Amino acid sequence: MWVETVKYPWSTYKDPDIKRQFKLMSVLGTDALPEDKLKKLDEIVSAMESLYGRATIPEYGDNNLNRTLSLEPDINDILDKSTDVNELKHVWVQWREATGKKIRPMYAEYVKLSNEAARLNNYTDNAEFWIRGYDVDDFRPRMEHLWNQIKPLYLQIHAYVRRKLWELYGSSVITRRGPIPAHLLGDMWAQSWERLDDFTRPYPTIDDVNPTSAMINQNYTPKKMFKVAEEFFTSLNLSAMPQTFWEKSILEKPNGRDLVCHASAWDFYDSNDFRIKQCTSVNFMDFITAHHEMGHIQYFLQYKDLPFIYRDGANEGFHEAIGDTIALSVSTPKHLHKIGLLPKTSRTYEADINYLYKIGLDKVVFLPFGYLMDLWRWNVFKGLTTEDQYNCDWWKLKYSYQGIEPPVTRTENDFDPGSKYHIVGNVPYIRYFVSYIVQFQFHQALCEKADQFDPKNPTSKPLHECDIYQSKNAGNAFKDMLKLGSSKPWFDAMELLTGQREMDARPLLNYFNPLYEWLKNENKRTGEHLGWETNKKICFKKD
Ligand SMILES: O=C(CCC(O)(O)[C@H](Cc1ccccc1)NC(=O)c1ccccc1)N[C@@H](Cc1c[nH]c2ccccc12)C(=O)O
Ligand SMILES: [Zn+2]
Repeated sequence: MWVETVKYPWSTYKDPDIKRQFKLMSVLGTDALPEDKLKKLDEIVSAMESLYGRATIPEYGDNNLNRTLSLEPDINDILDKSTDVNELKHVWVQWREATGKKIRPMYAEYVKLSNEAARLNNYTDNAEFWIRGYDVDDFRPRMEHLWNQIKPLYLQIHAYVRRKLWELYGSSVITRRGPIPAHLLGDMWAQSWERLDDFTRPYPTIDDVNPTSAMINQNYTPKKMFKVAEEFFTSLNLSAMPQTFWEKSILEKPNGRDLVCHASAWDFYDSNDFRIKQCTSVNFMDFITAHHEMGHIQYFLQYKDLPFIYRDGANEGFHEAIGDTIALSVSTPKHLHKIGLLPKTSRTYEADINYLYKIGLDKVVFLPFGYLMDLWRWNVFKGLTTEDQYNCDWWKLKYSYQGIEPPVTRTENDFDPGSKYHIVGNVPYIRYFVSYIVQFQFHQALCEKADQFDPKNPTSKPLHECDIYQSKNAGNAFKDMLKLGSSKPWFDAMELLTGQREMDARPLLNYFNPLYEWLKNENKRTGEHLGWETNKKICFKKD
Protein backbone atom coordinates (compact mmCIF):
# COMPACT_ATOMS: atom_id res chain seq x y z
CA MET A 1 0.00 0.00 0.00
CA TRP A 2 2.99 2.26 -0.29
CA VAL A 3 1.90 5.31 -2.24
CA GLU A 4 4.85 6.91 -3.94
CA THR A 5 4.90 10.43 -2.49
CA VAL A 6 6.74 11.51 -5.62
CA LYS A 7 3.91 10.30 -7.88
CA TYR A 8 1.23 11.61 -5.48
CA PRO A 9 2.48 14.72 -3.68
CA TRP A 10 -0.33 14.18 -1.21
CA SER A 11 1.07 16.52 1.43
CA THR A 12 0.22 19.39 -0.96
CA TYR A 13 -3.39 18.23 -1.41
CA LYS A 14 -6.18 20.54 -0.24
CA ASP A 15 -9.01 18.05 0.46
CA PRO A 16 -8.43 17.09 4.14
CA ASP A 17 -10.03 13.66 3.73
CA ILE A 18 -8.04 12.61 0.68
CA LYS A 19 -4.92 13.99 2.37
CA ARG A 20 -5.66 11.93 5.50
CA GLN A 21 -6.19 8.74 3.48
CA PHE A 22 -2.87 9.18 1.68
CA LYS A 23 -1.10 10.00 4.94
CA LEU A 24 -2.41 6.82 6.62
CA MET A 25 -1.70 4.78 3.49
CA SER A 26 1.88 6.00 3.26
CA VAL A 27 2.92 4.44 6.59
CA LEU A 28 4.72 1.29 5.58
CA GLY A 29 5.65 -0.13 9.00
CA THR A 30 7.92 -3.17 8.95
CA ASP A 31 7.34 -3.54 5.18
CA ALA A 32 9.90 -0.74 4.83
CA LEU A 33 12.57 -3.27 5.76
CA PRO A 34 14.58 -4.99 3.01
CA GLU A 35 13.15 -8.43 2.24
CA ASP A 36 15.70 -10.45 4.20
CA LYS A 37 15.44 -8.33 7.36
CA LEU A 38 11.62 -8.33 7.23
CA LYS A 39 11.71 -12.11 6.97
CA LYS A 40 14.10 -12.33 9.92
CA LEU A 41 11.92 -10.05 12.08
CA ASP A 42 8.78 -12.06 11.26
CA GLU A 43 10.62 -15.29 12.07
CA ILE A 44 11.76 -13.96 15.46
CA VAL A 45 8.29 -12.74 16.46
CA SER A 46 6.57 -15.97 15.41
CA ALA A 47 9.27 -18.02 17.18
CA MET A 48 8.77 -16.03 20.41
CA GLU A 49 4.97 -16.23 20.12
CA SER A 50 4.83 -19.97 19.38
CA LEU A 51 7.26 -20.74 22.22
CA TYR A 52 4.94 -18.78 24.52
CA GLY A 53 1.85 -20.48 23.12
CA ARG A 54 3.29 -23.98 23.66
CA ALA A 55 4.73 -23.25 27.13
CA THR A 56 3.77 -25.64 29.93
CA ILE A 57 5.17 -26.15 33.42
CA PRO A 58 5.57 -29.26 35.63
CA GLU A 59 2.84 -29.78 38.21
CA TYR A 60 3.64 -28.69 41.79
CA GLY A 61 4.61 -31.31 44.35
CA ASP A 62 6.52 -34.53 43.96
CA ASN A 63 3.67 -36.64 42.60
CA ASN A 64 4.80 -39.04 39.95
CA LEU A 65 2.09 -38.09 37.49
CA ASN A 66 4.47 -35.42 36.08
CA ARG A 67 1.49 -33.80 34.38
CA THR A 68 2.22 -30.48 32.70
CA LEU A 69 0.13 -27.35 33.16
CA SER A 70 -0.83 -24.69 30.58
CA LEU A 71 -1.44 -21.06 31.50
CA GLU A 72 -5.10 -21.33 30.47
CA PRO A 73 -6.91 -22.85 32.27
CA ASP A 74 -4.59 -24.83 34.58
CA ILE A 75 -2.25 -22.17 36.01
CA ASN A 76 -4.97 -19.52 36.13
CA ASP A 77 -7.14 -21.91 38.17
CA ILE A 78 -4.28 -22.36 40.65
CA LEU A 79 -3.80 -18.57 40.89
CA ASP A 80 -7.55 -18.32 41.46
CA LYS A 81 -7.89 -20.89 44.21
CA SER A 82 -4.55 -21.69 45.87
CA THR A 83 -3.34 -19.97 49.02
CA ASP A 84 -0.35 -22.31 49.31
CA VAL A 85 2.51 -19.81 49.01
CA ASN A 86 4.91 -22.54 47.88
CA GLU A 87 2.55 -23.66 45.10
CA LEU A 88 2.06 -20.01 44.06
CA LYS A 89 5.84 -19.50 44.04
CA HIS A 90 6.27 -22.69 41.99
CA VAL A 91 3.92 -21.62 39.18
CA TRP A 92 5.34 -18.07 39.22
CA VAL A 93 8.96 -19.27 38.82
CA GLN A 94 8.25 -22.18 36.47
CA TRP A 95 6.18 -20.03 34.06
CA ARG A 96 9.16 -17.67 33.75
CA GLU A 97 11.54 -20.59 33.23
CA ALA A 98 9.30 -21.87 30.42
CA THR A 99 8.78 -18.52 28.69
CA GLY A 100 10.96 -15.43 29.40
CA LYS A 101 14.18 -17.30 30.07
CA LYS A 102 13.95 -19.15 26.73
CA ILE A 103 12.90 -16.03 24.82
CA ARG A 104 15.67 -13.77 26.13
CA PRO A 105 18.29 -14.74 23.45
CA MET A 106 15.93 -13.60 20.66
CA TYR A 107 14.89 -10.25 22.11
CA ALA A 108 17.91 -8.06 21.32
CA GLU A 109 17.72 -8.81 17.58
CA TYR A 110 13.94 -8.17 17.66
CA VAL A 111 14.72 -4.72 19.15
CA LYS A 112 17.42 -3.94 16.56
CA LEU A 113 15.26 -4.88 13.56
CA SER A 114 12.19 -3.09 14.97
CA ASN A 115 14.21 0.10 15.36
CA GLU A 116 15.60 -0.23 11.83
CA ALA A 117 12.06 -0.49 10.45
CA ALA A 118 10.99 2.55 12.49
CA ARG A 119 13.89 4.62 11.15
CA LEU A 120 12.99 3.64 7.58
CA ASN A 121 9.56 5.12 8.35
CA ASN A 122 11.29 8.35 9.42
CA TYR A 123 10.87 7.77 13.17
CA THR A 124 13.84 8.02 15.53
CA ASP A 125 13.04 4.61 17.06
CA ASN A 126 10.25 2.07 17.45
CA ALA A 127 8.94 3.78 20.59
CA GLU A 128 8.13 6.92 18.55
CA PHE A 129 6.70 4.77 15.77
CA TRP A 130 4.40 2.98 18.25
CA ILE A 131 2.93 6.18 19.74
CA ARG A 132 2.40 8.03 16.42
CA GLY A 133 -1.35 7.29 16.44
CA TYR A 134 -1.95 9.41 19.55
CA ASP A 135 -1.22 12.52 17.48
CA VAL A 136 0.43 14.63 20.19
CA ASP A 137 4.16 15.32 20.51
CA ASP A 138 4.08 15.25 24.31
CA PHE A 139 2.28 11.91 24.62
CA ARG A 140 4.72 10.34 27.10
CA PRO A 141 4.66 13.28 29.55
CA ARG A 142 0.86 13.22 29.32
CA MET A 143 0.85 9.56 30.36
CA GLU A 144 3.09 10.37 33.35
CA HIS A 145 0.70 13.19 34.31
CA LEU A 146 -2.33 10.87 34.17
CA TRP A 147 -0.49 8.32 36.31
CA ASN A 148 0.36 11.03 38.91
CA GLN A 149 -3.34 11.88 39.16
CA ILE A 150 -4.22 8.24 39.83
CA LYS A 151 -1.28 7.36 42.13
CA PRO A 152 -2.85 8.56 45.45
CA LEU A 153 -5.77 6.18 44.88
CA TYR A 154 -3.40 3.34 43.96
CA LEU A 155 -1.32 3.91 47.13
CA GLN A 156 -4.46 3.51 49.23
CA ILE A 157 -5.61 0.26 47.63
CA HIS A 158 -2.02 -1.11 47.68
CA ALA A 159 -1.68 -0.41 51.44
CA TYR A 160 -5.07 -1.98 52.21
CA VAL A 161 -4.44 -5.14 50.16
CA ARG A 162 -0.94 -5.51 51.67
CA ARG A 163 -2.45 -5.53 55.18
CA LYS A 164 -5.12 -8.08 54.22
CA LEU A 165 -2.41 -10.33 52.73
CA TRP A 166 -0.31 -9.82 55.85
CA GLU A 167 -3.27 -10.93 57.99
CA LEU A 168 -3.67 -14.03 55.81
CA TYR A 169 -0.05 -15.09 55.21
CA GLY A 170 1.78 -13.58 58.17
CA SER A 171 4.96 -11.52 58.44
CA SER A 172 7.22 -14.37 57.36
CA VAL A 173 5.82 -13.95 53.83
CA ILE A 174 4.94 -10.25 53.64
CA THR A 175 5.66 -7.03 55.60
CA ARG A 176 3.34 -4.07 56.14
CA ARG A 177 5.77 -1.44 54.86
CA GLY A 178 7.55 -3.16 52.01
CA PRO A 179 6.60 -4.07 48.45
CA ILE A 180 4.10 -6.93 47.98
CA PRO A 181 5.59 -10.28 46.80
CA ALA A 182 4.29 -10.72 43.24
CA HIS A 183 3.12 -14.35 43.56
CA LEU A 184 0.43 -13.51 46.16
CA LEU A 185 -1.67 -11.23 43.94
CA GLY A 186 -3.81 -13.78 42.07
CA ASP A 187 -2.40 -12.99 38.63
CA MET A 188 0.71 -14.21 36.79
CA TRP A 189 1.86 -10.61 36.20
CA ALA A 190 0.14 -8.93 39.18
CA GLN A 191 -1.64 -6.77 36.58
CA SER A 192 -5.12 -7.03 38.14
CA TRP A 193 -5.92 -8.39 41.59
CA GLU A 194 -9.64 -9.16 41.28
CA ARG A 195 -9.05 -12.81 42.27
CA LEU A 196 -8.23 -11.51 45.78
CA ASP A 197 -11.72 -10.03 46.16
CA ASP A 198 -13.14 -13.09 47.90
CA PHE A 199 -10.90 -12.91 50.97
CA THR A 200 -9.93 -9.23 51.12
CA ARG A 201 -13.16 -7.30 50.50
CA PRO A 202 -14.06 -4.52 52.96
CA TYR A 203 -17.32 -6.02 54.28
CA PRO A 204 -16.84 -9.80 54.12
CA THR A 205 -20.23 -10.63 55.64
CA ILE A 206 -21.98 -9.11 52.62
CA ASP A 207 -22.46 -11.56 49.76
CA ASP A 208 -19.71 -11.30 47.17
CA VAL A 209 -20.70 -10.19 43.68
CA ASN A 210 -19.37 -13.32 41.98
CA PRO A 211 -21.66 -14.72 39.26
CA THR A 212 -19.33 -17.65 38.45
CA SER A 213 -21.31 -20.09 40.58
CA ALA A 214 -24.61 -18.97 39.00
CA MET A 215 -23.05 -19.35 35.52
CA ILE A 216 -22.03 -22.90 36.35
CA ASN A 217 -25.37 -23.77 38.00
CA GLN A 218 -27.23 -22.43 34.96
CA ASN A 219 -25.10 -24.60 32.63
CA TYR A 220 -23.53 -21.63 30.87
CA THR A 221 -21.30 -22.65 27.97
CA PRO A 222 -18.71 -20.43 26.25
CA LYS A 223 -21.17 -19.96 23.37
CA LYS A 224 -23.93 -18.92 25.79
CA MET A 225 -21.55 -16.39 27.37
CA PHE A 226 -20.99 -14.78 23.95
CA LYS A 227 -24.73 -14.89 23.14
CA VAL A 228 -25.53 -13.05 26.38
CA ALA A 229 -22.79 -10.51 25.59
CA GLU A 230 -24.21 -10.06 22.07
CA GLU A 231 -27.69 -9.40 23.51
CA PHE A 232 -26.32 -6.46 25.51
CA PHE A 233 -24.98 -4.86 22.32
CA THR A 234 -28.23 -5.44 20.37
CA SER A 235 -30.22 -4.05 23.32
CA LEU A 236 -28.43 -0.76 22.60
CA ASN A 237 -29.42 -0.88 18.92
CA LEU A 238 -25.83 -1.88 18.03
CA SER A 239 -25.14 -4.72 15.57
CA ALA A 240 -25.59 -8.45 16.15
CA MET A 241 -22.73 -10.82 15.31
CA PRO A 242 -22.99 -12.01 11.67
CA GLN A 243 -23.66 -15.70 11.02
CA THR A 244 -20.04 -16.26 9.93
CA PHE A 245 -18.94 -15.11 13.39
CA TRP A 246 -20.73 -18.04 15.02
CA GLU A 247 -19.53 -20.46 12.34
CA LYS A 248 -15.84 -19.48 12.27
CA SER A 249 -14.93 -18.20 15.75
CA ILE A 250 -12.99 -20.40 18.17
CA LEU A 251 -14.60 -19.86 21.57
CA GLU A 252 -13.10 -22.85 23.41
CA LYS A 253 -9.64 -24.35 23.65
CA PRO A 254 -9.64 -27.15 21.08
CA ASN A 255 -8.42 -30.24 22.94
CA GLY A 256 -5.09 -31.60 21.75
CA ARG A 257 -4.32 -28.90 19.21
CA ASP A 258 -1.60 -26.41 20.12
CA LEU A 259 -3.05 -22.91 20.04
CA VAL A 260 -1.92 -19.49 21.22
CA CYS A 261 -4.69 -19.14 23.76
CA HIS A 262 -4.31 -15.41 24.30
CA ALA A 263 -7.69 -13.92 23.31
CA SER A 264 -7.95 -11.98 20.06
CA ALA A 265 -10.50 -10.52 17.61
CA TRP A 266 -10.04 -10.64 13.85
CA ASP A 267 -11.29 -8.40 11.02
CA PHE A 268 -10.85 -10.02 7.59
CA TYR A 269 -11.60 -6.70 5.86
CA ASP A 270 -14.27 -8.20 3.63
CA SER A 271 -17.15 -6.51 5.50
CA ASN A 272 -18.46 -9.96 6.40
CA ASP A 273 -15.94 -12.25 8.11
CA PHE A 274 -15.21 -11.29 11.76
CA ARG A 275 -13.98 -13.77 14.39
CA ILE A 276 -12.92 -14.16 18.02
CA LYS A 277 -10.38 -16.69 19.24
CA GLN A 278 -10.64 -17.23 22.99
CA CYS A 279 -9.95 -20.25 25.21
CA THR A 280 -13.01 -19.50 27.31
CA SER A 281 -13.64 -21.05 30.72
CA VAL A 282 -17.07 -20.72 32.30
CA ASN A 283 -16.32 -18.03 34.88
CA PHE A 284 -17.00 -14.33 35.41
CA MET A 285 -13.52 -13.09 34.40
CA ASP A 286 -13.82 -14.85 31.04
CA PHE A 287 -17.38 -13.48 30.69
CA ILE A 288 -15.88 -9.96 31.02
CA THR A 289 -13.11 -10.83 28.57
CA ALA A 290 -15.81 -12.00 26.12
CA HIS A 291 -17.27 -8.46 26.25
CA HIS A 292 -13.79 -7.03 25.72
CA GLU A 293 -13.30 -9.13 22.58
CA MET A 294 -16.83 -8.47 21.33
CA GLY A 295 -16.11 -4.75 21.70
CA HIS A 296 -13.43 -5.16 19.02
CA ILE A 297 -15.92 -6.96 16.74
CA GLN A 298 -18.57 -4.26 17.29
CA TYR A 299 -16.05 -1.60 16.22
CA PHE A 300 -15.25 -3.70 13.09
CA LEU A 301 -18.98 -3.93 12.29
CA GLN A 302 -19.63 -0.22 12.74
CA TYR A 303 -16.78 0.90 10.44
CA LYS A 304 -16.93 -1.97 7.94
CA ASP A 305 -18.24 0.20 5.05
CA LEU A 306 -15.52 2.86 5.34
CA PRO A 307 -12.55 2.98 2.93
CA PHE A 308 -10.41 0.19 4.40
CA ILE A 309 -7.65 2.61 5.39
CA TYR A 310 -10.16 4.03 7.89
CA ARG A 311 -11.17 0.62 9.27
CA ASP A 312 -9.30 1.08 12.54
CA GLY A 313 -9.81 2.59 15.99
CA ALA A 314 -9.70 6.39 16.34
CA ASN A 315 -6.58 5.51 18.32
CA GLU A 316 -5.43 2.10 19.64
CA GLY A 317 -6.76 2.86 23.13
CA PHE A 318 -10.28 3.39 21.77
CA HIS A 319 -10.32 -0.10 20.28
CA GLU A 320 -9.48 -1.58 23.67
CA ALA A 321 -12.07 0.54 25.47
CA ILE A 322 -15.29 -0.41 23.64
CA GLY A 323 -15.92 -3.78 25.26
CA ASP A 324 -14.62 -2.66 28.64
CA THR A 325 -17.04 0.31 28.60
CA ILE A 326 -19.98 -2.06 28.07
CA ALA A 327 -18.56 -4.33 30.80
CA LEU A 328 -18.76 -1.44 33.29
CA SER A 329 -22.56 -1.69 32.95
CA VAL A 330 -22.65 -5.49 32.76
CA SER A 331 -20.65 -5.87 36.01
CA THR A 332 -23.10 -3.87 38.14
CA PRO A 333 -25.05 -5.94 40.71
CA LYS A 334 -28.21 -4.35 39.27
CA HIS A 335 -27.48 -5.73 35.79
CA LEU A 336 -26.25 -9.12 36.94
CA HIS A 337 -29.44 -9.45 38.98
CA LYS A 338 -31.51 -8.44 35.93
CA ILE A 339 -29.98 -11.22 33.80
CA GLY A 340 -30.35 -13.77 36.60
CA LEU A 341 -26.68 -14.12 37.53
CA LEU A 342 -27.04 -12.67 41.02
CA PRO A 343 -29.73 -13.83 43.48
CA LYS A 344 -30.44 -10.44 45.00
CA THR A 345 -28.88 -7.01 45.37
CA SER A 346 -28.70 -4.91 48.51
CA ARG A 347 -28.27 -1.23 47.85
CA THR A 348 -26.44 -0.39 51.08
CA TYR A 349 -23.31 1.68 51.64
CA GLU A 350 -21.38 -1.49 52.51
CA ALA A 351 -22.50 -3.25 49.30
CA ASP A 352 -21.47 -0.16 47.33
CA ILE A 353 -17.97 -0.08 48.84
CA ASN A 354 -17.58 -3.83 48.25
CA TYR A 355 -18.56 -3.35 44.61
CA LEU A 356 -16.22 -0.40 44.02
CA TYR A 357 -13.43 -2.37 45.68
CA LYS A 358 -13.94 -5.35 43.36
CA ILE A 359 -13.90 -3.12 40.27
CA GLY A 360 -10.93 -1.21 41.71
CA LEU A 361 -8.94 -4.46 42.08
CA ASP A 362 -9.07 -4.58 38.27
CA LYS A 363 -9.23 -1.02 37.01
CA VAL A 364 -7.13 0.94 39.57
CA VAL A 365 -4.60 -1.83 40.14
CA PHE A 366 -4.08 -2.33 36.40
CA LEU A 367 -2.94 1.27 35.71
CA PRO A 368 0.69 1.13 36.93
CA PHE A 369 1.15 -2.18 35.07
CA GLY A 370 -0.53 -0.85 31.92
CA TYR A 371 1.89 2.08 32.03
CA LEU A 372 5.17 0.36 32.93
CA MET A 373 4.90 -2.31 30.19
CA ASP A 374 5.72 0.27 27.50
CA LEU A 375 7.81 2.48 29.80
CA TRP A 376 10.18 -0.49 29.82
CA ARG A 377 9.92 -1.11 26.06
CA TRP A 378 10.25 2.59 25.18
CA ASN A 379 13.49 2.62 27.23
CA VAL A 380 14.67 -0.53 25.44
CA PHE A 381 13.92 0.87 21.95
CA LYS A 382 15.62 4.16 22.92
CA GLY A 383 18.72 2.37 24.16
CA LEU A 384 18.23 3.64 27.73
CA THR A 385 17.76 0.02 28.86
CA THR A 386 20.53 -2.05 27.32
CA GLU A 387 20.52 -5.83 26.97
CA ASP A 388 22.72 -6.36 30.03
CA GLN A 389 20.12 -4.75 32.29
CA TYR A 390 16.81 -5.88 30.73
CA ASN A 391 15.62 -7.68 33.87
CA CYS A 392 17.11 -5.24 36.37
CA ASP A 393 15.28 -2.29 34.79
CA TRP A 394 12.07 -4.33 34.57
CA TRP A 395 12.10 -4.97 38.34
CA LYS A 396 13.04 -1.35 39.06
CA LEU A 397 9.86 -0.30 37.24
CA LYS A 398 7.72 -3.00 38.92
CA TYR A 399 9.00 -1.81 42.30
CA SER A 400 8.66 1.88 41.55
CA TYR A 401 5.19 1.90 39.95
CA GLN A 402 3.46 -1.23 41.26
CA GLY A 403 5.14 -1.56 44.66
CA ILE A 404 5.75 -5.27 44.17
CA GLU A 405 8.85 -7.50 44.35
CA PRO A 406 9.72 -10.94 42.98
CA PRO A 407 9.21 -13.94 45.34
CA VAL A 408 12.71 -15.16 44.49
CA THR A 409 15.93 -13.39 43.48
CA ARG A 410 16.00 -12.45 39.81
CA THR A 411 19.19 -12.06 37.74
CA GLU A 412 20.13 -11.25 34.15
CA ASN A 413 19.79 -14.94 33.36
CA ASP A 414 16.05 -14.30 33.61
CA PHE A 415 13.81 -12.28 31.28
CA ASP A 416 10.59 -11.62 33.16
CA PRO A 417 9.09 -9.22 30.57
CA GLY A 418 9.07 -12.25 28.25
CA SER A 419 6.56 -14.00 30.53
CA LYS A 420 3.83 -11.65 29.24
CA TYR A 421 2.09 -12.31 25.91
CA HIS A 422 2.31 -8.77 24.51
CA ILE A 423 6.10 -8.63 24.88
CA VAL A 424 6.62 -11.84 22.89
CA GLY A 425 3.71 -11.07 20.52
CA ASN A 426 5.06 -7.62 19.57
CA VAL A 427 1.81 -5.99 20.77
CA PRO A 428 2.06 -2.45 22.17
CA TYR A 429 0.54 -2.05 25.63
CA ILE A 430 0.01 1.67 26.42
CA ARG A 431 -3.27 1.19 24.50
CA TYR A 432 -4.67 -0.56 27.63
CA PHE A 433 -3.55 2.26 29.95
CA VAL A 434 -5.26 4.75 27.58
CA SER A 435 -8.32 2.47 27.46
CA TYR A 436 -8.65 2.28 31.24
CA ILE A 437 -8.75 6.10 31.39
CA VAL A 438 -11.02 6.82 28.41
CA GLN A 439 -13.49 3.99 29.16
CA PHE A 440 -14.67 5.97 32.21
CA GLN A 441 -15.10 9.05 30.01
CA PHE A 442 -17.14 6.96 27.57
CA HIS A 443 -19.11 5.33 30.40
CA GLN A 444 -19.97 8.70 31.95
CA ALA A 445 -21.08 10.14 28.58
CA LEU A 446 -23.20 7.08 27.77
CA CYS A 447 -24.77 7.11 31.24
CA GLU A 448 -25.74 10.75 30.72
CA LYS A 449 -27.36 9.79 27.39
CA ALA A 450 -29.17 6.97 29.22
CA ASP A 451 -30.31 9.49 31.85
CA GLN A 452 -28.46 7.51 34.53
CA PHE A 453 -25.93 10.18 35.41
CA ASP A 454 -26.25 13.92 35.89
CA PRO A 455 -22.94 15.82 35.80
CA LYS A 456 -24.60 18.78 37.53
CA ASN A 457 -25.63 16.50 40.41
CA PRO A 458 -23.16 13.58 40.30
CA THR A 459 -24.16 12.03 43.63
CA SER A 460 -27.88 11.89 42.79
CA LYS A 461 -27.30 8.95 40.46
CA PRO A 462 -23.85 7.51 41.29
CA LEU A 463 -21.88 6.62 38.16
CA HIS A 464 -20.91 3.18 39.50
CA GLU A 465 -24.59 2.18 39.63
CA CYS A 466 -25.24 3.12 36.02
CA ASP A 467 -26.28 0.35 33.61
CA ILE A 468 -26.95 1.55 30.04
CA TYR A 469 -28.64 -1.77 29.11
CA GLN A 470 -31.47 -1.30 26.54
CA SER A 471 -30.78 2.45 26.15
CA LYS A 472 -31.13 3.27 22.44
CA ASN A 473 -30.04 6.84 23.22
CA ALA A 474 -26.75 5.64 24.62
CA GLY A 475 -26.34 3.03 21.89
CA ASN A 476 -26.90 5.53 19.08
CA ALA A 477 -24.38 7.96 20.59
CA PHE A 478 -21.83 5.15 20.88
CA LYS A 479 -22.60 4.03 17.30
CA ASP A 480 -22.00 7.53 15.92
CA MET A 481 -18.52 7.53 17.39
CA LEU A 482 -17.71 3.94 16.37
CA LYS A 483 -18.78 4.62 12.78
CA LEU A 484 -16.00 7.19 12.42
CA GLY A 485 -13.30 4.49 12.62
CA SER A 486 -10.01 6.31 12.07
CA SER A 487 -11.50 8.72 9.49
CA LYS A 488 -11.11 11.64 11.88
CA PRO A 489 -8.44 12.54 14.48
CA TRP A 490 -9.33 10.82 17.77
CA PHE A 491 -9.95 14.19 19.46
CA ASP A 492 -12.99 14.65 17.16
CA ALA A 493 -14.29 11.16 17.99
CA MET A 494 -13.82 11.81 21.72
CA GLU A 495 -15.60 15.18 21.42
CA LEU A 496 -18.52 13.68 19.47
CA LEU A 497 -19.29 11.28 22.34
CA THR A 498 -18.13 13.12 25.48
CA GLY A 499 -18.10 16.82 24.50
CA GLN A 500 -14.41 17.14 25.33
CA ARG A 501 -11.27 16.60 23.26
CA GLU A 502 -8.74 15.35 25.82
CA MET A 503 -8.03 12.24 27.87
CA ASP A 504 -9.21 13.02 31.41
CA ALA A 505 -8.70 11.00 34.62
CA ARG A 506 -11.53 12.80 36.46
CA PRO A 507 -14.39 10.46 35.42
CA LEU A 508 -12.33 7.51 36.74
CA LEU A 509 -11.47 9.36 39.96
CA ASN A 510 -15.09 10.48 40.47
CA TYR A 511 -16.28 6.91 39.90
CA PHE A 512 -13.97 5.57 42.64
CA ASN A 513 -14.27 8.53 45.01
CA PRO A 514 -16.46 6.73 47.64
CA LEU A 515 -13.89 3.91 47.72
CA TYR A 516 -11.02 6.41 47.99
CA GLU A 517 -12.63 8.05 51.03
CA TRP A 518 -13.30 4.65 52.63
CA LEU A 519 -9.73 3.43 52.05
CA LYS A 520 -8.22 6.63 53.48
CA ASN A 521 -10.26 6.20 56.67
CA GLU A 522 -9.56 2.47 56.92
CA ASN A 523 -5.81 2.84 56.33
CA LYS A 524 -5.69 5.67 58.88
CA ARG A 525 -7.61 3.49 61.38
CA THR A 526 -5.11 0.64 61.03
CA GLY A 527 -2.11 2.97 60.76
CA GLU A 528 -1.06 1.65 57.36
CA HIS A 529 2.13 2.99 55.82
CA LEU A 530 1.39 4.39 52.37
CA GLY A 531 3.94 3.38 49.76
CA TRP A 532 6.73 0.83 50.08
CA GLU A 533 10.39 0.68 50.98
CA THR A 534 12.97 -2.06 50.99
CA ASN A 535 16.68 -2.51 51.61
CA LYS A 536 16.79 -5.60 49.38
CA LYS A 537 18.95 -5.43 46.29
CA ILE A 538 16.86 -5.45 43.08
CA CYS A 539 19.59 -6.06 40.51
CA PHE A 540 22.02 -8.93 40.16
CA LYS A 541 24.47 -9.50 37.36
CA LYS A 542 24.50 -12.61 35.17
CA ASP A 543 26.07 -15.38 37.20
O1 LIG B 1 -4.62 -8.68 25.84
C1 LIG B 1 -5.75 -8.47 26.21
C2 LIG B 1 -6.94 -8.99 25.41
C3 LIG B 1 -6.48 -9.36 23.99
C4 LIG B 1 -6.80 -8.25 22.92
O2 LIG B 1 -8.18 -8.25 22.64
O3 LIG B 1 -6.47 -6.96 23.40
C5 LIG B 1 -6.00 -8.56 21.61
C6 LIG B 1 -4.49 -8.62 21.83
C7 LIG B 1 -3.82 -8.98 20.55
C8 LIG B 1 -3.34 -8.00 19.68
C9 LIG B 1 -2.73 -8.35 18.46
C10 LIG B 1 -2.62 -9.71 18.11
C11 LIG B 1 -3.13 -10.70 18.97
C12 LIG B 1 -3.75 -10.34 20.18
N1 LIG B 1 -6.29 -7.48 20.66
C13 LIG B 1 -7.07 -7.71 19.58
O4 LIG B 1 -7.54 -8.81 19.32
C14 LIG B 1 -7.34 -6.54 18.72
C15 LIG B 1 -8.20 -6.66 17.63
C16 LIG B 1 -8.43 -5.55 16.82
C17 LIG B 1 -7.83 -4.33 17.08
C18 LIG B 1 -6.97 -4.22 18.16
C19 LIG B 1 -6.72 -5.32 18.98
N2 LIG B 1 -6.04 -7.80 27.34
C20 LIG B 1 -4.97 -7.26 28.17
C21 LIG B 1 -5.47 -6.33 29.30
C22 LIG B 1 -6.90 -6.18 29.43
C23 LIG B 1 -7.60 -5.04 29.11
N3 LIG B 1 -8.94 -5.22 29.37
C24 LIG B 1 -9.13 -6.48 29.86
C25 LIG B 1 -10.30 -7.16 30.24
C26 LIG B 1 -10.18 -8.48 30.66
C27 LIG B 1 -8.94 -9.10 30.68
C28 LIG B 1 -7.75 -8.43 30.29
C29 LIG B 1 -7.89 -7.12 29.87
C30 LIG B 1 -4.23 -8.43 28.87
O5 LIG B 1 -4.77 -9.55 28.86
O6 LIG B 1 -3.16 -8.13 29.40
ZN1 LIG C 1 -8.35 -5.95 23.16
